[in-house]
Amino acid sequence: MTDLFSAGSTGTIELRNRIFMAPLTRSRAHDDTDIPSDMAITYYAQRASSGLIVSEATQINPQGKGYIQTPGIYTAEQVSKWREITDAVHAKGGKIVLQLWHVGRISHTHFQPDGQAPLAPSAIQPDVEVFFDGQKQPASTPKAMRVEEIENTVEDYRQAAKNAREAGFDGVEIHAANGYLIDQFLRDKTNQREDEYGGSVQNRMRFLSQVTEAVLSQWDASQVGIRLSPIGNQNDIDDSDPLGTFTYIIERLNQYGLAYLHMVERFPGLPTNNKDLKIQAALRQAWQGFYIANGDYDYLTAQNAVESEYADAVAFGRTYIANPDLAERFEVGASLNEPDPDTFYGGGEEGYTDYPFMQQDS
Ligand SMILES: C=C(C(=O)O)c1ccccc1
Repeated sequence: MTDLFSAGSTGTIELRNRIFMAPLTRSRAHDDTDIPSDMAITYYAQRASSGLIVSEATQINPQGKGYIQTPGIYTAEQVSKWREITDAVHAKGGKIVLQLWHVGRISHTHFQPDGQAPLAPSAIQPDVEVFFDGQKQPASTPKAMRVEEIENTVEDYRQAAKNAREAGFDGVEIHAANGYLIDQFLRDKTNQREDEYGGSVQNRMRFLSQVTEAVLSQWDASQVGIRLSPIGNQNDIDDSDPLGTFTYIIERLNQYGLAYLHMVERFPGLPTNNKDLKIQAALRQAWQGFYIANGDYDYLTAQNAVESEYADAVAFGRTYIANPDLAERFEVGASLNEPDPDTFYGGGEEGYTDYPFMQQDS
């Protein structure tokens, strides 16, 4: 019977265990260049005993940025620093994939080249605040992307996927969750286009399909994963029929033979109602490949999810922030460090690379 400590593979990515590190935005990249910090080399290498590290969300182009100090994968200097990170993870026997990100409308003119409006499928301002210059501001009203801008963005995903290969990653994950650009195209609350990218779910999935095919021009499908959050309402996202929309999307995604589906099943501290649980269960059944479960799992619920074959792996977020040697701690039943929310975003080594390993506890 497979359990959390079983070796295996997702696609052609060999796994030492099923204890994955979820993508975690930490806002510690250099804000002027979007180059990861040198601290990130230590941070990711410390967590290399994970079966698979999914990097923090990484913008594919300058327009894809909506938060302070998040890294990019669109310049040679960014690629070079990510190469140092992947080399350090590989030197410790770890595996790491890059999460390809574009925030879409979850941004502000402050972050945009030449102070332009953020890009989105439709010009609908999100009911969210963004943070910069030490304060929160309402997100800007986005501009509806012209078809040419959509096509250019697809090309930027292709180039970013190519750059990720040059940076030494073991694969890439397409971020299609949590109310960011791709998710904004998928949902009818945020996509009110009347052209071939809007209206029917087939049309609303067109952008994701084109992005997926652009990424697959650079990577074998066995090295490409995707993240979805069908029942999530993060970043003011919503859809009138999440079950119908995501059943279609998942059934289409099955046809690509991707390495995995990484599902955001719930959000920290937010209750999941019975209707959402039923939708989640139906969508789990619709997916035919390797399934990574994510969302407030602990050791026992994660072990049960894998042993029962509900999930093939479980991704841990905040628990991995505080426990670089989480896999070893789970294996020996050691106590866990508590994460410090005050150091989740921004700052330096504190709360980033200074959480103790087990042997440091004794
Ligand atoms: C990339 C994120 C996501 O996927 O939710 C994110 C961004 C900022 C803070 C927390 C999470």
